[in-house]
Parts: sequence; C-alpha cells; structure tokens
Amino acid sequence: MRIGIPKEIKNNENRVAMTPAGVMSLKNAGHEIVVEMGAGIGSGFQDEEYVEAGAELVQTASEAWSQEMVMKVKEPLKEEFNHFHEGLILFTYLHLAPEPELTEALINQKVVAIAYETVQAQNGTLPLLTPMSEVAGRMASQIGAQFLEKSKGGMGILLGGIPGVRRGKVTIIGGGVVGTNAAKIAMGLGADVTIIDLSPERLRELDDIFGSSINTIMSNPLNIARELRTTDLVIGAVLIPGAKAPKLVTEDMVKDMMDGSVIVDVAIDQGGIFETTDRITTHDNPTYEKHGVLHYAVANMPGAVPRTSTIGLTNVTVPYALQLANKGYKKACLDNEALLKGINTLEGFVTYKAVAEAHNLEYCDAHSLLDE
Ligand SMILES: NC(=O)C1=CN([C@@H]2O[C@H](COP(=O)(O)OP(=O)(O)OC[C@H]3O[C@@H](n4cnc5c(N)ncnc54)[C@H](O)[C@@H]3O)[C@@H](O)[C@H]2O)C=CC1
Ligand SMILES: CC(=O)C(=O)O
Repeated sequence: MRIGIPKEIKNNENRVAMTPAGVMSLKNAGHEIVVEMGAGIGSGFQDEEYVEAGAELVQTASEAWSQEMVMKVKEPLKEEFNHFHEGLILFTYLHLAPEPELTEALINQKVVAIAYETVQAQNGTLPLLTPMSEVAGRMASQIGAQFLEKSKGGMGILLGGIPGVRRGKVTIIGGGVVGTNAAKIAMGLGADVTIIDLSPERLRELDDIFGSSINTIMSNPLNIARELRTTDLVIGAVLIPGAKAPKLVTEDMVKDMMDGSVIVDVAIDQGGIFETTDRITTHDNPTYEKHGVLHYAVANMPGAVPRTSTIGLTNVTVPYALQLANKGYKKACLDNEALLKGINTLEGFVTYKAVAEAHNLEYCDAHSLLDE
C-alpha cells in the first residue's frame, strides 16, 4: 500500500504521524511511504533520516495526500478538506462530535475515516489515545502551575506552598488516563489533589494507586460545585468515547470560583466540560479570562512537546497501520474489533453512533457495510 504523511498545519502542531523508525517498519513489510518535505522537522527528524529509512520525499501536501492511506496527527483543518477523495483511508485523530463541517466533508467525499481516539480494545481502553492523554495529563498540572503565577494572570500561588503557607488545591474531574497523569504531577509539585469521577470502580482503583495522598469524590453537580469554590486549579479530563463532552461545570459554578483561579480543560478536543470553555485556544494565545477565572483550552497540548509525543504516538499507531496496509482496511477491520470501532465514516455514512447522535445524522453499522 502507498501511505502518505503530510506535514501538520495546525497552530504550533510540531508532531508528525510517523518517525523514521515507523517508516522503516512499514517499508520492511513491503509498503511505500511518501513523506512531505519538512514534515518531521518540528519533532527533530530530518528529511534525510526519512530517506534512509526508505521513504520517498515529496514537495507538496497534495502529493502526500494523494496516496491510498494518509496518516496524520490532528483532525484535518478546512484548508485540508480539498485533499479528500473517494476511498481515501484517513487514519488520524478526528474528534468528529464537535466538528460538523469536518464530518460533512468526510461523508460527502466518501472517506474511510478511522479515528485514533475511538480504536478501542476489548477491555474498553483506547490504545491510540492513551500516550497523548499521558502527555496532556502531565502537561495540564505543569501548565496550571505556571498560569497560577501572578505575571501569567493567576492569583499568584505556588502549588506546593511552603512551610507555614497552605498548599494549592487541584481538582481533577475525570480520573482516567489524563486525570491519573495530571494527579501524579500535581502530587509531585506538592499540591492537595482531589479526583472526581463517576465510576465507583475507577475511584476504588485510584484509591488503591494513590492511597491517602489524594481525595476521591463521586461526580455529581453538588460535589463539583462545592469542590470548585475552594479550588485553585481545576483540570477537565472526562471522556465518553466518541461523544461530545458533557458540560459538567456550569457557568454559575465558574462564577463561584476564586478570582485568579485556573481552568485547564483538556477535554476541549471533544467540546470541553465547562460551559465557559466555549472556544478552542492555541499555543500562541492559550488563555482567556472569564468571571475572573483564567481558562486554558488548547486542543493539541502534546504538540508543544513534539519529540516525546511523536515517538509515543508512533509506538502505538504502527502495529495498527501495519494491519491496515497488510490486509487492506476491510479485512483488517473485520479481523480486529478494536480497529472496526475506529471507523467513524465509511461509504458516505457515519459509522460511529455517538458521532451520528451529536450531528443528528443517520447511523450505519460499519460491520454490515464491510460485509456487503
Ligand atoms: N487537549 C488535548 O491536547 C488532549 C485532550 N485529550 C482528551 O482528554 C480527554 C480525557 O481523555 P482520557 O483521560 O484518555 O479518557 P479516559 O477514558 O481514560 O478517562 C475518562 C474518565 O472520565 C470519567 N467520566 C465519565 N463521565 C464522567 C462524569 N460525568 N464525571 C466524572 N468523570 C466522568 C470516566 O469514568 C473516566 O475515568 C478526552 O477528551 C481526550 O480526547 C487527550 C489528549 C490530548
Ligand atoms: C488526542 C489529540 O487530539 C491530540 O493529542 O492532539
């Protein structure tokens, strides 16, 4: 199969879909990899390294996009929609639930759109989301700590406190991969950490992992409102796979937060869990202030640490890319239920229920389309 790797064009998106090591694995399996010149530079991978690994370099995005399968990192931006063509296999993060225009473009062009974030293993885990959630979770506490500094717009507190001065309070809503990683770093900084989750089993697991070093609390509107009144940094880390994020924090709850406190809404890529994170911010201009609270809502946080992120992402995507390329997407998805769950659009239909529901579109089962 011929596989294209275009350069990412989102604001400060320095990741690339494939390292030279990944290219070599696919090349050794008999596939042709076409890499847009300079695609790896932001992650510290030179064009020559791709050539040595067996890739063909091309000058334009159009050439990289005109292959049978395209692998990317971020969901395509409007400027990229004109590259879509019927039957193209697009393997990337998509986050379609909050993206009606992208969903429509993929349907209209009959793209086989396989979303990294909905590839789901039998045990419910999301293997192609996990490494980026690990990165974003760890970054969320670092970033929150920074924006609590006075010069950055925060209330001017040190999360770890000092002897004689209270520690900062961090509340994490959603105790999955992002939440757990955010907790590790916040604890490392010396903060007083609380995790709120809806799943009693998950709260139990968190209690087993962290013991009495953190507080665990059941998710409900009353508990969230009460915790946020005394929180310095709140991190949004809830996910319902494929679906628009639930707005768990109302505008009134935000109004009740302390002036100079900070929100980091990591779940913004699925629409965000705060009523007040009504826009996506960028690494260039990452925050805005509303009701005295600083809001950070960058949808490609791992793009800021591209070297770590690109290697982490390629580690997990290559085995799936090999299945798609070796068997063709139909057989690969029929053989592997996890990959099948990744298909979000196929033959002009939405094939992921939560996405169809988000846009009020007809849902069609991917398995039955592949079986025809
Ligand atoms: N902004 C960015 O750059 C990045 C964003 N993300 C996003 O972060 C979000 C979280 O991802 P993961 O941690 O990997 O998901 P996950 O599936 O590991 O964890 C989600 C957690 O939310 C909990 N949850 C569900 N409903 C809840 C509710 N009503 N109240 C409280 N908790 C609830 C679940 O029980 C689960 O523990 C996703 O939207 C993901 O796409 C991930 C990486 C980068
Ligand atoms: C998960 C995602 O969208 C990202 O890493 O940018």
